Amino acid sequence: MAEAPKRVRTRHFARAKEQGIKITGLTSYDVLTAQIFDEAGIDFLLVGDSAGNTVLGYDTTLPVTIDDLIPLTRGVVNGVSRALVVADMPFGSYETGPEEALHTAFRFMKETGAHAVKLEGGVRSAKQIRRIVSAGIPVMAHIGFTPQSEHGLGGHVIQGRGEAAEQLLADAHAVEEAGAFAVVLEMIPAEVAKRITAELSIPTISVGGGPHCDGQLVVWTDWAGLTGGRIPKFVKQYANLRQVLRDAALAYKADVESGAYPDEAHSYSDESAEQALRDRTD
Ligand SMILES: Nc1nc(=O)c2c([nH]1)NC[C@@H]1CN(c3ccc(C(=O)N[C@@H](CCC(=O)O)C(=O)O)cc3)CN21
Ligand SMILES: CC(C)C(=O)C(=O)O
Ligand SMILES: [Mg+2]
Repeated sequence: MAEAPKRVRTRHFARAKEQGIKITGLTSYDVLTAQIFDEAGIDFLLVGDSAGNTVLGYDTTLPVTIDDLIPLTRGVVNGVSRALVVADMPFGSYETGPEEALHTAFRFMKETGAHAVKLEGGVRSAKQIRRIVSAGIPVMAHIGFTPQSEHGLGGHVIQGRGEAAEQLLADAHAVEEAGAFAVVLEMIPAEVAKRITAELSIPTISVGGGPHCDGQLVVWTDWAGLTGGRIPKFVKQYANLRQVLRDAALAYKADVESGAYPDEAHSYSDESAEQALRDRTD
């Protein structure tokens, strides 16, 4: 029997940073992609509230609820044997304080089997991070462009340019100090991400944060060419699934309409029924 792969733990993140081995992450929202990315050796899968865009068809992540994400997260957990699964805490599920944050984290840990949670915000979320970590739950932090505050930030704006770099450094230090095991840096200048990566002892995970971070994370539907419409500049295309699936649907429709599908090889037969039918018509 094949030996089960060694699970990625949060310790792996710290070791990877020490050894200069890059950490790889993708989002996932279902068991099928979780299995595929796990088999490919992706270190962690984030069940992002980006599901609001990629699965549910909203324009922003703001309407996404805990109850939307729990079944998706469970599906991803069911698909992995090695990757670490991170549950993204949605807008309105942790901001009022540490107790609300811990309650939400408990729900994800108990109801999904995820291995860690993620929440947005630096200094402003430090108390929440500290409380969740104190209950033994690993927390991935997320600073820079935080999509749940996109209205407050004035849209999809690159963060940490010029003077704002100092605030970003303060946010990075605050989440490390609060006990986060890693921090996502979203849409910030590469130079600033490089400085944060050098100053922190916990690994930095880039989402549009340039090449100097300790790891990278992308929304998988963007990366695989499945997302319709605009995708962020920092995303490189690794596949064109939209075209692959459209071509498959077109070929299927043509075959059904022409009668080419289903043929004998894709149908069932019952010879005794055929015989009975023949007997009756004889
Ligand atoms: N499909 C998807 N991909 C994501 O990366 C993503 C989501 N959804 N939902 C949640 C947040 C929102 N994010 C976004 C959304 C838009 C841009 C964007 O349009 N960026 C522009 C620059 C800003 C502008 O000029 O509008 C870009 O071209 O990079 C970036 C990140 C990242 N996250
Ligand atoms: C873009 C990443 C960091 C995220 O939070 C998500 O996918 O929801
Ligand atoms: Mg998110």
